[in-house]
Amino acid sequence: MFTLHCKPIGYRMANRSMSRLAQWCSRVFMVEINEKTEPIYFALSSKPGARNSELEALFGSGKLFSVCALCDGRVQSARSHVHLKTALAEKLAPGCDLFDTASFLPDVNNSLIRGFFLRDNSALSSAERVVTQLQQKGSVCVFRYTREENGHYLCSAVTDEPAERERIYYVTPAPAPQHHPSTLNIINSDVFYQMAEAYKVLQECSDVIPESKAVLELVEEQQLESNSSHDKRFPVIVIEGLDATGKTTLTCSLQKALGAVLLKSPPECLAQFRQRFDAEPPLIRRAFYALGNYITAAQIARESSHAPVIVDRYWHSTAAYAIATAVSGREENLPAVGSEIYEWPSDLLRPSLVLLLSVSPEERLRRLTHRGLDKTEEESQLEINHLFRRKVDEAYKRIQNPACMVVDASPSPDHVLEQVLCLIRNKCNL
Ligand SMILES: Nc1ncnc2c1ncn2[C@@H]1O[C@H](COP(=O)(O)OP(=O)(O)OP(=O)(O)O)[C@@H](O)[C@H]1O
Ligand SMILES: Nc1ccn([C@@H]2O[C@H](COP(=O)(O)O)[C@@H](O)[C@H]2O)c(=O)n1
Repeated sequence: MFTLHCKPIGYRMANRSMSRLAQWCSRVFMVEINEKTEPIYFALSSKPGARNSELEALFGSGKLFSVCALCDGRVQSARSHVHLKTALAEKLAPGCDLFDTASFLPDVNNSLIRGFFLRDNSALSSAERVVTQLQQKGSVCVFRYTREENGHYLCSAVTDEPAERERIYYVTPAPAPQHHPSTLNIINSDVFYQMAEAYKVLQECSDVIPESKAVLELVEEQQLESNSSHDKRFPVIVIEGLDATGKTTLTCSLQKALGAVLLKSPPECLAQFRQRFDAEPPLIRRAFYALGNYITAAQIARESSHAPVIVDRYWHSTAAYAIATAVSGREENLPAVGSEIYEWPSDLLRPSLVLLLSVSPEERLRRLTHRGLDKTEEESQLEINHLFRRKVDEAYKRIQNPACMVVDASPSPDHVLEQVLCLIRNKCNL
């Protein structure tokens, strides 16, 4: 389905002299029809396998292709994948279905490679022309699926190389793996556990995203200025929650009530870059937010030497949104409670207390509508995508060391403040 040239992060195909297609035979392929149904899994084999109804439904009609961007570096791969999706969505005629797909080594971290599956039932059979054009630009690898008269499905590479073109494999059903494939690449692609890892991503982007250099300079500056080694530190209280749960309202009130310093992540100094990085694929966007936490951490270290510090969003937000976006489908696909994915980064300053504001989806929507401000794309998704909101909420609650305490934020602002002050006094001796 994809070629050797598409190097997945941390994983390299072992034998480059083998046929390209043959090297995909150790992998399992996943096609995601929609967020609510289970993906369809299949493998490639030199022998025909059993037939099953799911494969029949997927392969049963139209012309079928899978496509993947071909790139060397992870930054280029991530960006090309997004460009490929845009190009396919723009060029494919009505009657073509475009599904997210991926191939992976079952339960092997970092083995996931993403692509797209096309099913063309359009009047003009436009998909073949579109994928061939994209391939001619030199950035895309295409596999074609056909049906034999006896009902077996076959996979072959769409290529100019005759030997490669003639190599054919059977499509056979594969069992669902223990861990959902979309969880395999989270570490250091969606969630970063050390500053150096996020830093490297922005370094790798600096040619294509010049703003990366400015962000890295700010990280350096803040690290130099930070003084995290003082003995006595005032409490550091983080307020977390989905959009419009009342974080801004509460953090401002807490600042006044406690005579505290109010900080946020991402910090003010990154505000000018946010839109730019929000438009980038997850690898780059998440690295940007991860670095934002380290800048905020340096500010916390300085400020907490002389006053309590309140922080509006911090690592819980970065990780929860990243995990919920990376993991496709339902909440059950999230990494299990206790997974290393939910562990706090070893080099990031830990707060004294993390409070997660919680309101019902209806109340949140009422507040959002009442406020009427622009929302980021991700926040708009929260509104329309119930599944995504549930995954963010659940991921927040699974994060460990420190875990968050859930606060019912549906009462009046004064009541919420009262409740939270009470918690802070109990937990932080303030
Ligand atoms: N306890 C509350 N009861 C009713 N309305 C509230 C309460 N707290 C905040 N609001 C209102 O809800 C809206 C969202 O609040 P706020 O801006 O504090 O949320 P937020 O979590 O900071 O959102 P964002 O993450 O988007 O910045 C505002 O209009 C605010 O006045
Ligand atoms: N520490 C943080 C803070 C935010 N994000 C990302 O930003 C979005 C929500 O921020 P708002 O300012 O709109 O409330 C959300 O999409 C998060 O992905 C983050 O990653 N880390």
